Amino acid sequence: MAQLLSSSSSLTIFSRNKPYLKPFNQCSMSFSTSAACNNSTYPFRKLFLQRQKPRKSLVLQVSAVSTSIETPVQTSSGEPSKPQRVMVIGGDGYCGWATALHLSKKGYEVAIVDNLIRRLFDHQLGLDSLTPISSIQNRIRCWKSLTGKSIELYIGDICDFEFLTETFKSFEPDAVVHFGEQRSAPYSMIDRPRAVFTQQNNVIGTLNVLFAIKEFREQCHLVKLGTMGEYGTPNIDIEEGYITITHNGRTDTLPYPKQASSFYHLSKVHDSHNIAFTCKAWGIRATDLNQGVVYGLRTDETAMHEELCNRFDYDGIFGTALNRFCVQAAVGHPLTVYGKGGQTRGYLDIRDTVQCVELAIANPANPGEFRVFNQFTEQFSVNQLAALVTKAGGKLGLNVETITVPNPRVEAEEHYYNAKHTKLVELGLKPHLLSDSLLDSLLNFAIQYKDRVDKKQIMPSISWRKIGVKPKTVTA
Ligand SMILES: O=c1ccn([C@@H]2O[C@H](COP(=O)(O)OP(=O)(O)O[C@H]3O[C@H](CS(=O)(=O)O)[C@@H](O)[C@H](O)[C@H]3O)[C@@H](O)[C@H]2O)c(=O)[nH]1
Repeated sequence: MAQLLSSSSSLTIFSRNKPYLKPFNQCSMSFSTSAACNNSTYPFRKLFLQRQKPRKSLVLQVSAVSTSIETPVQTSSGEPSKPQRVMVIGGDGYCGWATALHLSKKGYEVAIVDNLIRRLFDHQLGLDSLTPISSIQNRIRCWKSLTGKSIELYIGDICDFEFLTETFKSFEPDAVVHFGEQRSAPYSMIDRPRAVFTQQNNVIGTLNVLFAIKEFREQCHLVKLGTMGEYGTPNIDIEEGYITITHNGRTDTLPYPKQASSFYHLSKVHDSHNIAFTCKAWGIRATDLNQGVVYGLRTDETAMHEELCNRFDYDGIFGTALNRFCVQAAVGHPLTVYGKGGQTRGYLDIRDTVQCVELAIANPANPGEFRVFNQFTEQFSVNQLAALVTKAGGKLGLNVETITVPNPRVEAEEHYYNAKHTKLVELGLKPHLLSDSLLDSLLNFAIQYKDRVDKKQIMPSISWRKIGVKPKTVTA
């Protein structure tokens, strides 16, 4: 059922009377079970169905470049241990691709599971990464040829439990890193179909992963990408997952209150609740990484070859604040500060994302434990980011201006923000703090690729208040 591509020696596609490209097939299955999505407006799975005809199973031979190197994995205590098998769901995306390579380099046996829908969103919305990116198959072949290390590839949708079952049985993961979600807040606020898709895809996908662990790999550690946005912006300090409260003379440690502010962020809240429950009920071991806003392009591994280059989003839907500001500065577009610009969030370099995930895997949660880490290294307001980019741009001879854009979101624009983030540091995280040199290199990348920038994609076009039930068509 699952499609498996191992760059080591052969490309094997399993199929039992089903279409060989799983997403096209599974969509008809998961689609038909959902009244919410089962209509002609559904933006993506319908497209799958139109495109792919069933094929028989197929095995292709791909020449092996070199043999795999068995590198012992170093735990944080420095003890070598048997290489763990890590399944990276969403391993073709911005954080997932960098993480898959990093773990492979560190000696883990890695499999990427991905339905490639992120690439489809770009096609449907007329967007593109600032950087040219290779197909996932070429990325993996390139990695193999450079390092001798194999990464297995399973193309399919984790919302299809049959597909997920096959991947679990075939790969037998010791840890699952789950990045495989629709991760854009604006995307989830485009229209009703995208809001429904985001929550269905994210919540059901995670639920399926939990069931797969329970059924097939009960010792497997789930490392789930959550978001700092689950907490919102409360007027008190944000703790790491839990808060001890004394109420009417009694004291308890409880999940920290959640106040998410988009259908996307809410999907992560729902995931957290489902994971917490299954840790209690079934003894699942899980770590929820409440990640802040990620910036940056290169990691040691993605910088090794242009075919390994990561994606870099700058548009109003998938681009995030600092990455967007660097591209805006490079092309002479004023920096787009939404509203008053006092919105403060936790930020981290993508090199720290990969480090944090590795630390979580190397130091797993105990059976039944639902562990929450706040994964960011520094806090900035949007105004502070704009000031930093203006200064760094000035040093490169760019004349950077800032405009105030009416805020398309519903969010506090001036607020208290103080979030704890000590647990990953205690495990050994060595943060790459935002520096002049990093901003310099990000701006230089943006300048290098500035001919690829579509300026029409820069201004925000999605309004939290104007979201409607009708599917929004994005015209060219
Ligand atoms: O051109 C822009 C873009 C953003 N913002 C503001 O910057 C803040 C952050 O927005 P963002 O688009 O950089 O990040 P966000 O939508 O929160 O989502 C991103 O960061 C989240 C972490 S966090 O923000 O929830 O901590 C992740 O979960 C998401 O997957 C990722 O897309 C918001 O207040 C937004 O209004 C601007 O002022 N101007």
